[in-house]
Amino acid sequence: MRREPGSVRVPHDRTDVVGEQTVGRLASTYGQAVAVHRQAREHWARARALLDRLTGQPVPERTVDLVARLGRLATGLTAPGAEATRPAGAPAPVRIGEASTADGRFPLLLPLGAGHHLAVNADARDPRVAVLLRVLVLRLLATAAPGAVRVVGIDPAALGATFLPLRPLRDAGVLDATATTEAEIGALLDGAEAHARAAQQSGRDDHELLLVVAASAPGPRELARLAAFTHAGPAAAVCVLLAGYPGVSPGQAPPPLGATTALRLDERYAWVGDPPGHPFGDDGTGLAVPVLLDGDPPAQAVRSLAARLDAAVRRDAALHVEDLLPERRWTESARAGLRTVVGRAGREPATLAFDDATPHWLIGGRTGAGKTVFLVDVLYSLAARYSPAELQLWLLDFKEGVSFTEFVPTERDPSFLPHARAVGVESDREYGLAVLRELRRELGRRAGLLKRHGVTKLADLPADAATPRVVAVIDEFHVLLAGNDRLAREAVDLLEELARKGRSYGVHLVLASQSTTGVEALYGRADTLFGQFALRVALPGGDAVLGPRAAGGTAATTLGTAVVNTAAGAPGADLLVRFPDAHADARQVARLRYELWDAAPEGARPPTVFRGYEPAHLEGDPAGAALRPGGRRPTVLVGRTVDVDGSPAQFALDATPGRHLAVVGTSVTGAHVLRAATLGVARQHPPGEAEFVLAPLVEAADELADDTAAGIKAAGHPVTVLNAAGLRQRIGELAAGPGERRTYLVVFGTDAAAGALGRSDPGTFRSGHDDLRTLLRQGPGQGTHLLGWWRGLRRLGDDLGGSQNRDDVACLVALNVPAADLGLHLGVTDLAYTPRPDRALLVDRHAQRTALIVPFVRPGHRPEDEER
Ligand SMILES: Nc1ncnc2c1ncn2[C@@H]1O[C@H](COP(=O)(O)OP(=O)(O)OP(=O)(O)O)[C@@H](O)[C@H]1O
Repeated sequence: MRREPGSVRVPHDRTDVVGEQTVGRLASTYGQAVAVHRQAREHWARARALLDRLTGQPVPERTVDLVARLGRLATGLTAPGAEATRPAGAPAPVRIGEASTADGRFPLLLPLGAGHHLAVNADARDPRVAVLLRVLVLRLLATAAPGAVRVVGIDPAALGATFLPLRPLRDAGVLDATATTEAEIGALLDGAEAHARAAQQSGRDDHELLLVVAASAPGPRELARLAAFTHAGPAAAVCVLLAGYPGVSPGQAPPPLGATTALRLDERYAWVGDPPGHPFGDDGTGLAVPVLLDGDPPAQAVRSLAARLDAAVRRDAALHVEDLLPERRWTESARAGLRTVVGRAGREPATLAFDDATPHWLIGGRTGAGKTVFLVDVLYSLAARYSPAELQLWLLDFKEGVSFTEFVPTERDPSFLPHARAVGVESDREYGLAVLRELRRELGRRAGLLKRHGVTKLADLPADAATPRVVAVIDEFHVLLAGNDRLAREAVDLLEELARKGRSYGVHLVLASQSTTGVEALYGRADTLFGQFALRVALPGGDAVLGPRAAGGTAATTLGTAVVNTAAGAPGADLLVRFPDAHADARQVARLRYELWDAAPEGARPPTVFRGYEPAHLEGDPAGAALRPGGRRPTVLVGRTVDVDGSPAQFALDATPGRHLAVVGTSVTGAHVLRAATLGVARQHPPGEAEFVLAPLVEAADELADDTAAGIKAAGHPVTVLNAAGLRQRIGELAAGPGERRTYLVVFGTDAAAGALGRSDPGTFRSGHDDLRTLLRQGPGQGTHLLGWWRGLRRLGDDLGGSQNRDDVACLVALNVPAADLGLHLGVTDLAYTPRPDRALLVDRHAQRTALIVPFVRPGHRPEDEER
């Protein structure tokens, strides 16, 4: 070891009391001392020159002055605010104690961060090491800007005791829970590696620094991973403090460390090795003087630092939707994929992509965990980057609420997101299926397009054939797959196909749910489906999307945070992301929506919207408004189909036998449907061209029948109102031959005419049912149609005269009729229909078509309020 000049003493001459030998030994010792002294003077000379350069002032000759000067320099380097003058990317000088020379002491600073690390030979079970680590953590935090350093601790030997006095830093969110078990340490290293990758990719030298403090050495595998950080260079933004290194592990050499200052403790002192790149001397032996380590930071200092960081981090942490947006709108190309900022990982923007590597996203989180807010953040952030020519959105929500309402025009707010093609709010499962079918058709169209251009990927299309990428979001998708019925199975098939082919065709899926496991329709298929969803987002309570995990894995626990994993949940690819609360930023968000709406190309159409809670009315319905005289044949309009475009639910009253309408079910909605159907037909005839024969046979429909009569009269057509007996007679007349003009028999409560129809005519011996069946077959050819409301299927079957006559009324609107009975009536085995208020099944037997519809009711009527 080298000697400090001040520590070398020249012995007194004592030749009078010692013999020859002793004199010789002394002479040689003296000689050595002089040599060392000379060497030391050279060191000093170099140190002085260095100090001279550093301070720009002449360096004093006397070592006492020099020591004092070193002290002042160190104090200056570590003073509050000094970090501001440090060049970016330079390590922080952190004080560990005082170097002790015969001429005094000076503070000893070691470089940490920016690729510089530290190892101590003892672990934190030696109290001096525990103190040293706490001192280093605290000083490094104190010299860095708030939020610039995050600390994680490893302590398998002392089970985290080392970090207990730093508890206030944990509460301030600067220090994570200490990892003590193998699984926890593994997860911590996974996170650190993800941090390093993100930092390296960011290419910035002021990336948040992750301080990994190992208070005791972990097992060999983990130690090797820790050691790897010391070789990773400054770009990884990780700093390792490793205690208990190299340790004694028989038969196994410890992994070598790079860029690390080694500290060795003996009984009293610490001896400091050469810092990487800046040796104390050129013999590689480190600092020649011992160092007295500083004492434990006072609890008050820890508390006040924590309070300062907490306040600053909170201030900095306030994240807004604006922070996700690009400087300029609509400047990015979606050709190779979509990339967008979704929040922050540490202080860094967190960017996620829809591309070849992560074509689809799976999002999990318990109710209230912020799924909707996260999705809304993502959608605005995407919509601000990509123009509607680059990006099209399909948004589907199955829960009660207002998730995507803000993207569609309303009476109060006409703005909309011009990228939105279709939006479903409180969607029915059938609507979901319709959307998936439409998306599959879109895949087909794209496949054709790619084929025509001889390419296999969207990205390879020529510019003039470019087509927007589609992002289809399905919130609460487990509702779509609920149960294990035909609908759920078809939905899974479609999702699988979309996920598989979507990657090449630029169709990306985002599935969000509170429960991604235990979905019955996915049994045995979840892996195939979710295997395509490389990007996982786990909000609080949504860890299941990350797959089975060892305890201690990263988890999002606070609202506004999510663990993002771009490798289908594989350990080591987790990133903890904070995202803003789009609901809290409602004004900002509305401003952005208006801005994008304004920028939309001329004539941009608003999205088609399905609002599951909204009843349908003939009044105000575009298809209803389009009805006018002069068509080839009248159509019966009974509601809106539950499909992507909300297309009209209608069928033609042509001359084919059986072109009649039967509305079936006890629900009084039946009378409403009949009213709308009749008024719609009346609009398609010039005044006086058709006659309407109304039979209000049940009290529940009287008022609606009156209303219908008034409407027909207003359209200029004659109206006859009959009771059951009159109806029976009229049916007899019409069965015998056509009326003077087109005739519509409109019967409210046809089942109530059963008695009258059952009676036979004394002259012809024909029953009313015989006449009815004749009329059903021959009437359409003669311009006569029956529009009736039956309150039960059995009565309808009886009136038709058995299942062989099913086709005599080809058009059915089934309301609250059990699916099994309906299936039986129609001769269909697995009819998928769940009766519910405000929905009906439209069946056109001739076209063999069924569709779920929202039936027309008179404005003001709410089917869900009906007494059942
Ligand atoms: N980043 C955030 N910061 C603060 N609060 C948030 C954040 N994200 C969401 N919240 C709040 O959490 C609440 C629930 O959010 P959100 O509606 O998105 O949850 P959800 O998971 O969709 O719930 P649900 O499934 O019940 O609809 C909201 O009140 C919202 O303001």
